[in-house]
Amino acid sequence: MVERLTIDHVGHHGDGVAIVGGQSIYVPYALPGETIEVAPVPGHPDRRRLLQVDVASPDRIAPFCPHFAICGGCAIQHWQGERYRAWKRDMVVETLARTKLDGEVDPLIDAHGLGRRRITLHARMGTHEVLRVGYTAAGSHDVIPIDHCPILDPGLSGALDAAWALAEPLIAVGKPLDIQITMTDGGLDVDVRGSGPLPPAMIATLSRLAEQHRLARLTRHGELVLMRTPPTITIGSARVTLPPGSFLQATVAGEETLAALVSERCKRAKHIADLFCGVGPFSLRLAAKSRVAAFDSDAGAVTALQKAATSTPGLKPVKAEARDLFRRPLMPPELRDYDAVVFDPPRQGAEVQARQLAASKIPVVVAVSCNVATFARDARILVDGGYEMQSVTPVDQFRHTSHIELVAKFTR
Ligand SMILES: C[S@@+](CC[C@H](N)C(=O)[O-])C[C@H]1O[C@@H](n2cnc3c(N)ncnc32)[C@H](O)[C@@H]1O
Repeated sequence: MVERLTIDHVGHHGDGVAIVGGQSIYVPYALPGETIEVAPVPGHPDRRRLLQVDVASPDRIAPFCPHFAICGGCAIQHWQGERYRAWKRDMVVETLARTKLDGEVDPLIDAHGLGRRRITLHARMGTHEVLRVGYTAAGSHDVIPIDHCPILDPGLSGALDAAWALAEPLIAVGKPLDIQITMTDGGLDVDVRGSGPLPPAMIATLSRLAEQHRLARLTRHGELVLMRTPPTITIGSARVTLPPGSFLQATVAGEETLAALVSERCKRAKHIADLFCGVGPFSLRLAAKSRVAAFDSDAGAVTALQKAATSTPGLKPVKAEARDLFRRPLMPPELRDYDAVVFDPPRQGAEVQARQLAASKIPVVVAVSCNVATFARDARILVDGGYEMQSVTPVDQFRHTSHIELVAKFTR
């Protein structure tokens, strides 16, 4: 059954939203003001599939990737840049207003830079025993075969070829694979997950492929298969050898932008705690001027950060510790040691740690977030504890998606 709808606005996941009888109906790839024809999506009464745009928005543009709207990687390539950027910033403004948080929201900073420096590809055996290597389809677990992705940093060139080549022999083991590929100073760093125990002949095949594709390192479930060159990244004046699978900001420009905003907001602090520090994109830059204590639950990341800090001349002391901050947040007596705290939790936010920060006397707290909803919850806790939210800067690292990062400063 074909239905006609008019789109009211774009929702927080990038879908067009039509209001029908007071209910929101979500239509991917539709834009505000458009009149469209849609079909039902079985099992999803509030969703529709776009069949045809009858009256197009003047802001509609042609997507630049042939896989767009099939591949689930990008939600938005069909919207004029200024409108898209305003929508991203407005998501932050609206979420803060809903949580009754006052504070100026700065203009959105674009941080796509040269593109994504890490991808995770999926390899599956499709029908008729045909191998598929690519991203999952929009709204399903089907793998869309990909041989080209225009949003990648040129430093990832060769990544798709390497993934196809590694998947070919491995898929014979019979399990679906996830292949994470990261651009490093030494070349591509590849970690393959999903295959079971491998016979020595298969390890030899993988090593040969790693040589052939000039990979910096190949690991399976984090275990070394072959290292040709250490997979390092440069952070400030330091070089960090990446542990397989540790968190990394999606683009080089994203990391540099977030780190610059963090450094600016802590510029007078002499001793800083960096909570949820990862491999140290903030710590290793902050340590140019301040002593830093860094905490993260990922022991590999913390060890890599400590090693990089210790072997970089000219940095102030950095002390990195593996600690689960959900179970064991830094408490007010420990927080007395610092004159600024930075916290950059995963998507679920840091509610437990925020409560302890709210009970502390730290003069400056800088929050970095990849989820505006959990940020708003944690910011509310800080404000209720007596902090004033001074600035919120949205950062667009995941261009073409609905994801948004932000950096905010709180003082007391
Ligand atoms: C958004 S990343 C930020 C990392 C780093 N600040 C960066 O910019 O690369 C979130 C970090 O939180 C860490 N993490 C996740 N759960 C944690 C927990 N319960 N306790 C401490 N760290 C945690 C992850 O290992 C990851 O490094």
